[in-house]
Amino acid sequence: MAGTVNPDLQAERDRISFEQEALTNAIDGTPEKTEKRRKYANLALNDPDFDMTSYNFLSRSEKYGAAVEKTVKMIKKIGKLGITDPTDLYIYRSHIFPNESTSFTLHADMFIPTLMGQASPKQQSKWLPKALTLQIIGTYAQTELGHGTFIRGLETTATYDEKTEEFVIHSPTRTSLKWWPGNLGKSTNHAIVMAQLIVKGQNYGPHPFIVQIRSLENHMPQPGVTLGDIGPKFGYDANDNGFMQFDHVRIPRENMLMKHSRVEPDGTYIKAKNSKLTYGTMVFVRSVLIRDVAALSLAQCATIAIRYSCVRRQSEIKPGAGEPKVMDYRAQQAKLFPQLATAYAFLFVAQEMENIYFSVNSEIDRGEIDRLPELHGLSSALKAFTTDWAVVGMEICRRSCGGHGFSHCSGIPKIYVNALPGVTYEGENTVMYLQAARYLVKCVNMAKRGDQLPGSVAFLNKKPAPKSSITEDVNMVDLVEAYRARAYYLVHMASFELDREIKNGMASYDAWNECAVALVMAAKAYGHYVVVEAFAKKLETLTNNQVPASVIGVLTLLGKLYALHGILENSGDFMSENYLSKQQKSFIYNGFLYALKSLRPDAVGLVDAFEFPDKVLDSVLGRYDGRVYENMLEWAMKDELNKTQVHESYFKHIRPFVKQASKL
Ligand SMILES: CCCCCCCC/C=C\CCCCCCCCCCC/C=C/C(=O)SCCNC(=O)CCNC(=O)[C@H](O)C(C)(C)COP(=O)(O)OP(=O)(O)OC[C@H]1O[C@@H](n2cnc3c(N)ncnc32)[C@H](O)[C@@H]1OP(=O)(O)O
Ligand SMILES: Cc1cc2nc3c(=O)[nH]c(=O)nc-3n(C[C@H](O)[C@H](O)[C@H](O)COP(=O)(O)OP(=O)(O)OC[C@H]3O[C@@H](n4cnc5c(N)ncnc54)[C@H](O)[C@@H]3O)c2cc1C
Repeated sequence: MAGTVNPDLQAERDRISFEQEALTNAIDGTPEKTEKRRKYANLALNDPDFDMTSYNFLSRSEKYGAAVEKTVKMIKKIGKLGITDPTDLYIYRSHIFPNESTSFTLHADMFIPTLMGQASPKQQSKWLPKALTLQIIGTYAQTELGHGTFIRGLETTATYDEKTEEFVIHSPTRTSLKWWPGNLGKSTNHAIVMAQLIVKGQNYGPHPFIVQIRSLENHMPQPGVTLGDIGPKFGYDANDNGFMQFDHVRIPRENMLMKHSRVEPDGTYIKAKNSKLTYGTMVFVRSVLIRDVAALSLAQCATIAIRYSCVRRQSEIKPGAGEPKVMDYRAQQAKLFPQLATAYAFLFVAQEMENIYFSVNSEIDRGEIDRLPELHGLSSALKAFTTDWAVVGMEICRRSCGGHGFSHCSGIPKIYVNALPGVTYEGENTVMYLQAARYLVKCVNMAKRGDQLPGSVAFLNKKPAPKSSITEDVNMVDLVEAYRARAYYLVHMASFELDREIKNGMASYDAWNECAVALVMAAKAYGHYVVVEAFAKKLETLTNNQVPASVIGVLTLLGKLYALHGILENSGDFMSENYLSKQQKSFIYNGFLYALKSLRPDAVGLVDAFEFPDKVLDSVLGRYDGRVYENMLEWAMKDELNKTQVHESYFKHIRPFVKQASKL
């Protein structure tokens, strides 16, 4: 029956044990934030102008075209509606482009943030109004064919010509072609170009420059600029990731973004307080990705897989007793509930990262840069840790949907391929772990000197107890302490290995490479500890804010499940040096099973609380009404192959072949 909810799913909703609205508020941050999200989501969802052909049935070129059309419509609407706040804009946009790129994604997420973070006030007053009103549309062009990770190895040059007070932007080699920048291939007319600054023959390293790359009249490349799309990718179809080559393109001196460092007309170079301030946009995006790519993508996949698992019936538990919902198989719960708990954990740690980002950023704006290393270390570790686990979790959700998980009708492939590059862009994850480790090792040395370490690394100041105090009745405090101990020991171990190699005569750079395995393990353990601790802190805050006990109860179970699952998956770490005894390991295992069992009745409520609209999930399996089977055929019939009963290739190839074969 159309319009009614599948009774199997309704039964799940009828037995939820907690106050769902209060949980939704906790996920959003506050009731006011929930209200705001719903307001801007509904503005997008209820607008018939954005009801377009399903993304799944379009070719790449059609996807690109549809994205351009929708983007322009969206921009006009934003103007009409007067939406200006970045968060409101983001909510509105992500309900029009769920798990897709707009044609102006890089403009909004990197070009404008770079102008805000890297341009001087005078430059901002020139460029920002144009960028905000889309008179110019930009991208962030840093990566080259030959170098993405090693920014100091970029080959594009910006050579200062004092006579004309211009920079000459040039791509001296094939490997210096800019390669990958989003929306560069077809959409944008300006770019922030990261290039080696050369003044009076001296190279001052990579700096950002704003360059017009296409005509504002006919969109043709500017003289000296060669442009194109880099071709099909693993996903990200609607995004025209592009390439760009410069042949001695001249730009005015004022087009170097000069908030942190400057070149005076006479060629005098004034350096930044910290040269890494130039990398600020990356730190911003890394901080944002934790929520917007890692947490939300995983939460969406968990929603789909859990709802579907409550509709799907298969096999038997008790012989002859009928087919149960697949959600009732303990093995299915063991796959999906940790993903659900991880999504919650990542959402909570993202809230903490957001607070730290804004607080350090305002310090930086006041000229105080002391906390920049912590911001970089923490955002690098969390970006890598959360995107790594999110894509693993999404794949588990996909498999949990059986065969239908492989179909685009599940919605999971689209979410997955949109999130997947998050492990590579904005800093390849191994590289990011190593950046975090670099900071952690420094912190160990500072702690040894007696310095008090800040925020997320303060744990290195105090040696943990040699044995865990986990008991049969596992609690969050002991779990956090276990993660703290693991991070402490792994960071110290990596630091010890490094010191040992250096003492044995190895050059520090070789020692770093030799110890990379230990260093990556240390950074992962740090990220894991920060996430578990953030969950515990969130529980504390919610308790202090008198959030209903039912919500605290179910979230505590989820928090424990997240932490227990992580211990079971990494038990070698936790059991080394007998930190955790065999008996304690059995407490962990039992606690995990108990949490699975206890969470089962609330599984659907816990995913419903995310409030992902059907249009965002774009999933037949994860529909709110659970009417999966009624809609699968209708969905499949949209495929081009089903537009005709007999495909033209039959007449072209099969029929002549069969006719000929039958004559033999
Ligand atoms: C925050 C929450 C806000 C919420 C607001 C809501 C509003 C919503 C608005 C917008 C929503 C946006 C939604 C986002 C959706 C995402 C879509 C994004 C699309 C992304 C498309 C992709 C773009 C890209 O990929 S751009 C290219 C990115 N490239 C990279 O990341 C390259 C990686 N490489 C590097 O970063 C570096 O080269 C390096 C770190 C690997 C090494 O650098 P190097 O110069 O070699 O430095 P090194 O010698 O190793 O180190 C020297 C010292 O500098 C320190 N350091 C390095 N980097 C930094 C840094 N960034 N900051 C500070 N310090 C740094 C390093 O640790 C060393 O320190 P030491 O003390 O000497 O040891
Ligand atoms: C979808 C997508 C969108 C993108 N959008 C943009 C964009 O808009 N603008 C832009 O400028 N760029 C963009 N990029 C590029 C992206 O930022 C880079 O691909 C990324 O930073 C990784 O760099 P790389 O490709 O050079 O990888 P590489 O560095 O070549 O990595 C290859 C391997 O080498 C390893 N490795 C490299 N260095 C080290 C090291 N020091 N220690 C240990 N291991 C190492 C890595 O871990 C990895 O396993 C995008 C990429 C993708 C996939």
